[in-house]
Amino acid sequence: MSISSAPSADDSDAPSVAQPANTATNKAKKPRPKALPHHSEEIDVQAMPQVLGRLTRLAVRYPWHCTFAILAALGAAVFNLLMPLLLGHAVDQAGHLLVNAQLGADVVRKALLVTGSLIVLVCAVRGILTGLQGYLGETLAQKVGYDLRMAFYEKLQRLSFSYHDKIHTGDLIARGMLDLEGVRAFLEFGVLRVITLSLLLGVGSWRLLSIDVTLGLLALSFVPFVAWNAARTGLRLRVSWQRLQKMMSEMTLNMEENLQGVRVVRAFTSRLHEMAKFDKISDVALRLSNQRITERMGNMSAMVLAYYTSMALVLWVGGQRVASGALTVGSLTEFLTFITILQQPLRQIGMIVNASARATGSGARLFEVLDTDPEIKDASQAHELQLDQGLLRFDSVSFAYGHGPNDRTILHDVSFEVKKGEVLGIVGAPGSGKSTLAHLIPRFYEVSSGSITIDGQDLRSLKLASLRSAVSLVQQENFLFDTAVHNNVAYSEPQAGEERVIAAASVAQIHEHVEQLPRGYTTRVGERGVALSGGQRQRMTIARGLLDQPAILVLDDSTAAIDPATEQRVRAALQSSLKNTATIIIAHRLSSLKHANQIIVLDEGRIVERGTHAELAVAGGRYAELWNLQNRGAQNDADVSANTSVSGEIKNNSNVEFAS
Ligand SMILES: Nc1ncnc2c1ncn2[C@@H]1O[C@H](COP(=O)(O)OP(=O)(O)OP(=O)(O)O)[C@@H](O)[C@H]1O
Repeated sequence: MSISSAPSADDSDAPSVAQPANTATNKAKKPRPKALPHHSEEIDVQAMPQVLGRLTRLAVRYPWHCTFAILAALGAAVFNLLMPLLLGHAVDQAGHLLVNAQLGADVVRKALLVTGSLIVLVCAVRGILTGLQGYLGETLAQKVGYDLRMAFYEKLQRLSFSYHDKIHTGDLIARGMLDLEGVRAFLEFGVLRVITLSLLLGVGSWRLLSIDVTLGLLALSFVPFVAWNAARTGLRLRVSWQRLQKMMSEMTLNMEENLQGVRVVRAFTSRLHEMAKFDKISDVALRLSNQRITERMGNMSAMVLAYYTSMALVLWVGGQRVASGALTVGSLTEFLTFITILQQPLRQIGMIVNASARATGSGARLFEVLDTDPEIKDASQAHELQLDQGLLRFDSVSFAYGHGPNDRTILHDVSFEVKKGEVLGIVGAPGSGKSTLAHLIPRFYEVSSGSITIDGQDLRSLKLASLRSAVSLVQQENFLFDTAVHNNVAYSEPQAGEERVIAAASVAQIHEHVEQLPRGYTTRVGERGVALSGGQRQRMTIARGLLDQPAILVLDDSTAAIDPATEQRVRAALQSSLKNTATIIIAHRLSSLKHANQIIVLDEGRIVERGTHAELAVAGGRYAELWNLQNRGAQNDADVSANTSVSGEIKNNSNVEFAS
């Protein structure tokens, strides 16, 4: 269910559950984005009506639920107001009966029993209504929270990579978890408590002032102070909470980094350094927490003092009135009971202010994501891809990641073609734009100028889902989900049968290894595939990319961690199984590209050489230079390891690569 931006059938931008994009992993390589300030230390009072109004409108989408919750809140407040009235009445009644002793013990007992029973009844109804109000308030907040969470998650699936490049992942997670909780808390406590408090205060004040103006004013004298103090403390606690939250985020980040880099930490015996880093943040968090406790306790003491002062004043002045006969004991009891009833919701003003301020910030951050339109989405006239020759064509493509004047152009005037059954090799120094080029094919980013077509159809005119199911991109960073091998390979099509999964795994030369795993294809691969070696992970992601027999397959340096002999077998299997696929292989190891129909050499985003391996190897250019270096390196390695068999996976090609 969507809140602000329902997904239309034609604007999906990222893999959806129903139709996952056929990419091995969608994590683009990018410079680490700066963390956006998650919790600003200012409370945006101006935005409050707009954000809280929008949140309330989300709740109103459940009209019956809202109506019953409000009715329960009103009912609970009314029955709460009856309590002082009844108690006062009971006291007066008892006094009256004591004075008129001739009425007899039975009559006295009966009259008191009736009033007592009424008090019990009112208490019971009040309890039921309060419980109902709590239940309805909480379930309503949960429903809205669910809607927002799903809308937020759905939007995350569709937002373009350019958006993800700009925003820190931790920040997005915090919005989806903490901010959502902030909004939910407001809907649960805020609105209904305001209703209850207004009614209690309005009707109660009128009643007390109508009995005795002076005594009424004395009884209510603690109200402004407590309300002001609660609101002020609520705001202060909000600000200190934001700071604490920031510290918590830093601690989480620190811990996450520490755990992810646990091997580096141990290898460099940096335990003490890491402890000191964590202690520094932890210490600030501790001091902030202590400050908050002091603030809360100070505020509570001041409010209790004000409340008892009011009570003492009412007792003193009221007592004199009772003594002079101007006021009954029952009315005095009514005053005192009302003060007692009012103090609790009044103290909650702090909570309401706090919840409203938190919901304003949290809601604004959530809506900011929900209102963001994905940069890349289906055009209004988008159509399904019609495949014929599977001819992929780059025509004078230039690309920059940003649109500003300072954004560097990464690809310049790149043109090439590759069609089904053919292999195009791409080589170039690190940072020359190879992966960037690969990311343009499934349209993760939009070209800045020029065009990319498949069988003459511009990518921008195609439905994204249809384009992405025709393109398989096996990325450099091989990401695996913490689930069974089968599920990882069949990620693009969860219903795929065992034969198809085995066929893909066999081409990727991982089938034999999977069979040796304790539970075969149902073995879990662990977090990010930790239970596998680098080369096994790579072959697993290749298998995932092959499952659908894609029209276009892009292997972005995805055999770098595989030993040359296994790579040779993968290549041979690919050649025979991908007769209807246009394959693009990005590689640093030039021997991987010997069989390519065409190789292009990229240098700072420009094609500087192109031809077959045989042509380029003797052309005397950069390719030839590198080929000679790699050959020499391989020869040296062979000499050193003569008579020594090198088996298993290797982490890095020992051959020489393009220097940056
Ligand atoms: N998301 C991004 N936002 C901004 N700049 C980026 C992003 N991704 C890559 N770049 C920049 O684009 C340039 C080309 O990067 P790219 O990853 O395409 O190079 P590459 O040739 O694939 O390198 P390698 O061989 O190391 O994988 C680099 O300067 C890089 O910093």
